[in-house]
Amino acid sequence: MTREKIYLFDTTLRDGQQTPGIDFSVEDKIAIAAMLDTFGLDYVEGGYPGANPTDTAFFSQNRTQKASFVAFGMTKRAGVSTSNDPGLAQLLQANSDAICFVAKSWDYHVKVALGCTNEENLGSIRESVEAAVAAGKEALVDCEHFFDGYKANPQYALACAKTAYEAGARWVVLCDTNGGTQPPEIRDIVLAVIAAGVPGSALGIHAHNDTGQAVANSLAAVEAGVRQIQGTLNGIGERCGNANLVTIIPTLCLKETYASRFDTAVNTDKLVELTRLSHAFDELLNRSPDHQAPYVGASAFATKAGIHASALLKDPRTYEHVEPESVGNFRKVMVSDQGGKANFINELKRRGIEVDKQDPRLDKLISIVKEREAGGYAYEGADASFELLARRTLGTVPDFFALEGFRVMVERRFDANGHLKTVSEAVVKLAIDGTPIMSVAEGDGPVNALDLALRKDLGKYQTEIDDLELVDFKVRILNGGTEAITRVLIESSDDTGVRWWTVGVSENIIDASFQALMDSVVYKLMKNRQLAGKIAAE
Ligand SMILES: CC(=O)SCCNC(=O)CCNC(=O)[C@H](O)C(C)(C)COP(=O)(O)OP(=O)(O)OC[C@H]1O[C@@H](n2cnc3c(N)ncnc32)[C@H](O)[C@@H]1OP(=O)(O)O
Ligand SMILES: CC(=O)C(=O)O
Repeated sequence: MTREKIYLFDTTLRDGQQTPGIDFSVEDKIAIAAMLDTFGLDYVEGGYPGANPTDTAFFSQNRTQKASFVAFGMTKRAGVSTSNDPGLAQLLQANSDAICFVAKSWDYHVKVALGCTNEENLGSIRESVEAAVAAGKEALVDCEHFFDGYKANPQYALACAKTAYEAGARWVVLCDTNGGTQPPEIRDIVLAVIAAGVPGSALGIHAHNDTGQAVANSLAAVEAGVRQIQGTLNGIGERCGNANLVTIIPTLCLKETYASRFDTAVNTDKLVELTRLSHAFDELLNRSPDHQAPYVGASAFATKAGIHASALLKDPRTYEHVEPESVGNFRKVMVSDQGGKANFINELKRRGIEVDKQDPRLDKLISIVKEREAGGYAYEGADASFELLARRTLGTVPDFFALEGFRVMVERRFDANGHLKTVSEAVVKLAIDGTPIMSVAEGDGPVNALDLALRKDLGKYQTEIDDLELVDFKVRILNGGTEAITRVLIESSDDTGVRWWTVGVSENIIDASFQALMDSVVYKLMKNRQLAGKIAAE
């Protein structure tokens, strides 16, 4: 069987820019385009030159990409010639290898949105493509609302696709703009387009995720014959997003049904960078990666069920559909109240803690974890607190300092300027080598005051915690009413870039926070001495 190539077209910088809450700067666009290019995609759509100052500036940059760099914009307006359409002129002049025109292919839209005749719209498509080709650019046409348009008026939708193709478009991209089409409909309509004379080798798919089917629809289109897929990093895009390339690419590379027939520009050597790429993109967007994202999520290869863990440790293939390393992710066997000995032994081993299956301290640790989780703790999200608990149960945590007590006061009072202000003040009493230390601090709130007081004077350890930073603080009320229990999760990091999570649980939010803060500080001191935090990748 001859192998065929599936071309990968990224529209993160264009459709992704239409995501509510996402606004790229020119610098963001430069950084993301470089990430996409390094990963090896065929096409990178940079935006819409002329539509806004960011995109215009981005398209005036010098470029060094290997990927084909694409400018997006609409076909010329009806009633003006190509040489008199300022929007088209900006597209033709933009520093790009290709132009992707968005064209109406649903007659209802032609009438309502464009207000021109069907023939005028076909003329706009034809002349715009011809102008792009004459300017030495590769032309692509995104047939907007193609599937809805086909259902309403198949002849007209097909005429739009054929006009684009016959005018010289390298790719005619069938768009499920409203995202409501289902995989069998996609397959049937793509087959009809091919039967009408546009070959699959010139067809692309652009699917939106409004029914959660964007990836399935893209793959259904490939199955029917299209050879280009448009999508975005982590599936961002208008409304519910676009087809997620971070899911589609490993599926094409690793799943036999596709890998046996198709090649993509991203080969299996490159694929190991996928998890890093996906997380780096989230980092740039300043949002947490989705733990349950297929292939790249932190939970994608995690198991907390004891029965699964036991089999997984005998042979990972028992519960994994691909090897985590193939996409740059890793296996995680978690400890929780769902876990048996296999989970614990594996997790302890990963942390450099050897313990025998028959060791009674292991049984003790398991029963403490299960009992605490029943009381509200969640150790699978608090790796550092789990490690400290394990090491305390095994008796290997030094007594760095002893807590003698703390007090927190919240007061609403007038300040020196006569303004009403709420002030939080905390006092923390510790003992180090028998010497008492008392610290007082004011903070934005009671937990902040407590944190500042705890870390204000740690005696001989003070310089060691200078680079300790609290990155995130999450509070969860576990049951409502007057008997509510609060779980606090704290994420910390230091200059080494390592992050760790600690947990505290109590009826009292201050108490829960203080437990998590104390664990964070002790873990940092352990880590500094290489007594904790040595994680071995599985
Ligand atoms: C399905 C998609 O995702 S398509 C991409 C959508 N993305 C965007 O729209 C983001 C960038 N867009 C913009 O910044 C602006 O819409 C611009 C700069 C392109 C145009 O702005 P304006 O000239 O003020 O027009 P406005 O946005 O109000 O309306 C769109 C116009 O384009 C026309 N138009 C829409 N699609 C097409 C098309 N495929 N071919 C020709 N004309 C079109 C509409 O008829 C409308 O014309 P009108 O102003 O005469 O009614
Ligand atoms: C072009 C495009 O983004 C769409 O039709 O959804």
